[in-house]
Amino acid sequence: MRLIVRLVARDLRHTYRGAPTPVLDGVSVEVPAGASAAIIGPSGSGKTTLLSLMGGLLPVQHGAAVAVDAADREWPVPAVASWVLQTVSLIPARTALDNVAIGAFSATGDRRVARARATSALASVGLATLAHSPARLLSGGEAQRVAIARALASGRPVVLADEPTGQLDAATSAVVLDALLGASGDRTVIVVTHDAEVAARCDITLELRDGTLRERRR
Ligand SMILES: Nc1ncnc2c1ncn2[C@@H]1O[C@H](COP(=O)(O)OP(=O)(O)OP(=O)(O)O)[C@@H](O)[C@H]1O
Repeated sequence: MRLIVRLVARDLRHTYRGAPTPVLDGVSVEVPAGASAAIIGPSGSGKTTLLSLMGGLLPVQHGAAVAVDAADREWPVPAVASWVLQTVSLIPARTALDNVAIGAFSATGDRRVARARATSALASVGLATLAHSPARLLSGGEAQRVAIARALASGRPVVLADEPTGQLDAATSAVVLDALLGASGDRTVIVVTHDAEVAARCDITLELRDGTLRERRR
């Protein structure tokens, strides 16, 4: 059975070394299993910091961030999450399919399963016809969709994305978002964004301001 998790942050506080005030000052939030949430807020408000704490990229100084399954078992988020970042890193000389299969191979250790999953993930982001193109020939939007397919093919139940449409024009952003949110299904997705259109497509908006979080649900 597929693992589905909700993401829970409890009273996260974070102060960077040498900073006079905390960037996060008691942030608690729960993103339900299968939901999408956008973290928004002014530049420097702590969006990436919050995502990094929730995803285990930064050590938690105070509070906790965990994934919780349907049986209320807690999982470390890095064990269940895959990342999509603004700057996509693909192996340029390898095909789109190979680049996606890497995510699935690291999760399954089985080459055939990895290629099958990669083929279906590429189709789900509308790139079936480019499966055998070398990554170096892809446009920015196509490369970002390959990165999303890689996250989906990993089979992990959480996708954490930091400004995934930051370098794309509006039309390409919409296609990338379709890939990220449309294919999400039973995945729990958190997206850091400056883009109001991206936030409007998510189930929950988490607005950071002055170290605290305000939540809006649709
Ligand atoms: N490693 C670090 N060391 C010290 N200060 C940091 C570090 N990383 C971030 N900061 C500071 O913490 C604050 C929040 O940064 P963060 O990147 O989380 O904000 P953000 O809302 O994602 O910003 P942006 O929208 O500009 O990307 C900023 O003032 C930033 O300068």
